[in-house]
Amino acid sequence: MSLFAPKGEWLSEPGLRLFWQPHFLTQTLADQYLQTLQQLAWQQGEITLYGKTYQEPRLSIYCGDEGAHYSYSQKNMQPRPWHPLLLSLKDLLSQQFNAPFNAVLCNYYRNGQDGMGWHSDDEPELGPSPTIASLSFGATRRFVLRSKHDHTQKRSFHLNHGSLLLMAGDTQQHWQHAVPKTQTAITSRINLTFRTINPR
Ligand SMILES: O=C(O)CCC(=O)C(=O)O
Ligand SMILES: [Fe+2]
Repeated sequence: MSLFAPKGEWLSEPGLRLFWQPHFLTQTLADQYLQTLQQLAWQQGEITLYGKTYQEPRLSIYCGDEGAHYSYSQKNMQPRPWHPLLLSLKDLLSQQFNAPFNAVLCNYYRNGQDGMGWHSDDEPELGPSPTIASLSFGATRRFVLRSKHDHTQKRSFHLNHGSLLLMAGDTQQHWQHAVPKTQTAITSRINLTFRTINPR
C-alpha cells in the first residue's frame, strides 16, 4: 500500500515557498498514527514573557537526536529520544524532501481554546532558510500565514487529518504563521513539525 495519496503542489512566490499535500497519508494510516500519538507523554509547557510565567495553551513534546537542543521563547529544550513512529516519519520526510531532519516538535491542541500565536520559526539554530515539515492529525484547524511586511497579506490553509504542509526557502524571514483559537466546538488535533537543528 502506498503511503502517498494524490500528489501535492509547490506554492512559490517571492519570499514564500510552501508545499501542500492535503492527503499525504491515507485515512487508515492517519487514524492509526493518531491513536499512537495520543499516547505520547504530553506536557504543558510554560513560557516566561517580561518576567511573567504563563502556561502554554497546548501540550507539547520535543523529540530528536541527542544534541539537537532547541531554544525558543527563552526555553532551552532538550530532546527526548525518538519514539519509533516519529523516527519512521522523520526518515520518510527526510528522504522525500532531501532534508536532514533531526528533531520534531509535537503539539497537542486539546480543543478550540488551544492554539499558537503569531511567530516565525526563525531561531538561530534553524539557520536562515529552514525546511520545516508539518503533519497534522485529528481535527482540522486553520493555519494562517501573514507577511511581516504587510499584515494584510495573508494565506490560509485548513490543515486536515493526514495533511502535510512544508515551509521552505525564505518563508520564515518574510512570513509569520499562527493557529488561531476558535469558538467552534472541535475535538483535539496533533501537529508534528520536523526540523533540522544545527549545532551551535
Ligand atoms: O500546529 C501547527 O500547525 C503549527 C505549529 C507551529 O507553528 C510550530 O510548532 O512552530
Ligand atoms: Fe511555527
